[in-house]
Amino acid sequence: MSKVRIYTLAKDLGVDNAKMLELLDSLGVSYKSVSSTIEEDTVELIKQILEEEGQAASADAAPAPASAPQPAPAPPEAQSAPQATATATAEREPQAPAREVPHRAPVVTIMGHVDHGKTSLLDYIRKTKVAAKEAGGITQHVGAFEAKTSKGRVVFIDTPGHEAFTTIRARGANVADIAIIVIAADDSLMPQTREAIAHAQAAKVPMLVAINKVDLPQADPERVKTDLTQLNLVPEEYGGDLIVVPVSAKTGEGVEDLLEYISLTAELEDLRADPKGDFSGVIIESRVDRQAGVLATVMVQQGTLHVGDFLVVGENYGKVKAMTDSNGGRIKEAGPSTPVQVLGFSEAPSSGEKVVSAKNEHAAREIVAQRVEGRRDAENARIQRKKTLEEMMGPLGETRTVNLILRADTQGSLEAIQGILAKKETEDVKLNVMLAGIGSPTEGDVLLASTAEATILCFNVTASGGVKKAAEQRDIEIKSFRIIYELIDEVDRLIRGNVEPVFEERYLGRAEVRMVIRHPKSGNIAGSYVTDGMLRRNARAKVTRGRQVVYEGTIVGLKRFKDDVREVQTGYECGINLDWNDVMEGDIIEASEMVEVAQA
Ligand SMILES: Nc1nc2c(ncn2[C@@H]2O[C@H](COP(=O)(O)OP(=O)(O)OP(=O)(O)O)[C@@H](O)[C@H]2O)c(=O)[nH]1
Repeated sequence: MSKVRIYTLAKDLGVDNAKMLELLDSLGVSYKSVSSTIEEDTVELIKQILEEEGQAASADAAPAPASAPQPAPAPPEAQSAPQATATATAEREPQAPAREVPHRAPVVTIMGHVDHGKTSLLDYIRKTKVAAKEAGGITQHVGAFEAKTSKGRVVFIDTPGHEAFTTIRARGANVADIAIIVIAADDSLMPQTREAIAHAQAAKVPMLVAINKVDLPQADPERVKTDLTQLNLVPEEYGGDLIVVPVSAKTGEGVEDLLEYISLTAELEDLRADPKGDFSGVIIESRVDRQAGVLATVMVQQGTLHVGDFLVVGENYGKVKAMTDSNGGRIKEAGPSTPVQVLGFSEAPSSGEKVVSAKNEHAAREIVAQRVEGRRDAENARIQRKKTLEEMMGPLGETRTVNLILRADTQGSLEAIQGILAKKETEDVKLNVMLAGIGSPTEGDVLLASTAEATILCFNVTASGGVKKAAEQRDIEIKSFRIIYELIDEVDRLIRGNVEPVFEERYLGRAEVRMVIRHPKSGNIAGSYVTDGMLRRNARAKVTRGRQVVYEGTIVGLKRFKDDVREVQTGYECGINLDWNDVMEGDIIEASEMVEVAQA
């Protein structure tokens, strides 16, 4: 035994985590969270102290054999989150425990690369762990199911595994408390594995790795662990904090261990929800049934959902006419961490949307009206907040992280870009490439970017209309480049931060007014001849008469004969509409435009 995880030791010695942290504090041992590992010497010291105190349940502190059901540790009291990285020292201070709020079951999402065995693993758990009443019954697809373990319920979200469902997966990670990343032992890390990891990290959910297919002769779990280490995810066997469980969805090997670790992680997360509180939930999926109408799977997160409740999703509302649990049984109410299929929405809500309840129809309508009204305000406020934050972050001189999502046409160009970016980091600015993928950006990328405030940079690929729209809605920038160095210039701009852009006026061209045409609708049109450069619609216009500037405005319309045109070059005649009626023959119209110039 070289190093032992704090909570594993606590469990072996039969003391609670808070007590263990107290002991470590008294010994002056530093740690980030109960997931951190401690040295063997420290373990011995702790055992001695406990023996002296007569508290140790066992003097033997072997590393946790997770497969055998352990006595449940005392409920976590004032402990922190299990993610070492997310836990600050201050959070370890004893807090008033919310004892009155009961624990709830963890919601787990399984993610990973295509064919690495997500469905098989879920199927194995479903078959062996779901209550017997389902057997023989109609298995309804509700996108989630509940498993019974020795430690209680665990809810699994059954998210589709294909690239096209990245959106659902991304939202799945937000619904979930724990993410299981499935990696095939014969294949190791693949693009979608990295993507799944990026999503879990962005959603800040604790992550467990299941190395699947260990039954295969070509399985190489050690390679998977080494590859993970290269992503800065260090398995606990290598002295890190990442829990890695070898499993086989085929033989069932290790699945019990995995469930055990899920329960343990959930305990450390101290997940609680009040069944008596106000109801809130999330849409897992929805579909339209020809006969029944809209069927939506709702994950109850807080409070209790009842048949007859009014629900509001986005800017729509509905009344719960009937509810079915994940076993297909009719139910009248559902408490926290319960996935239920709800009948009663008039329009199919989108996966990941939030659901709240209203007292009655009037109240539901009121909420919808407020949302519609408040949408614009909220958007403005969000933009303002973002600006303020950036203003604060800029001049402070602290380390700032620029989150990026990279998309390129080939692996070669991705590597080239990443190679250049690696050299761009400074003490003040860290470049965090959250995801580097081949092919066009997806809606999943947009979601990831909006969770992590990232910019999406594309090289030789462009976003589809749908993805562009999603990006616009979430105020996410997708920038496409055909030249690597232009992309790098953009990164330079991002590194410099939110300095107000500097614009410069650039001269475009000039025209002489040769006749004025009265137009009943558009006002006077200046029939002109372009003597220099070119004129462009929407450009700035300055009109001079002799030496005097008589007007400054915009070229609102530009015509060649009867046709509207964007530009007119030197040597051509055109009709210019300035939305100004005092233009005269002999006037000179000078056009210019404002261009953003790079900062020094
Ligand atoms: N030998 C072996 N084969 C497995 C195991 N788990 C899954 N497989 C096989 O691997 C293939 C892919 O498994 P799936 O469960 O469909 O993989 P998935 O990740 O859900 O795939 P997608 O839904 O397409 O993303 C199937 O042929 C499974 O039978 C395992 O533990 N051992």
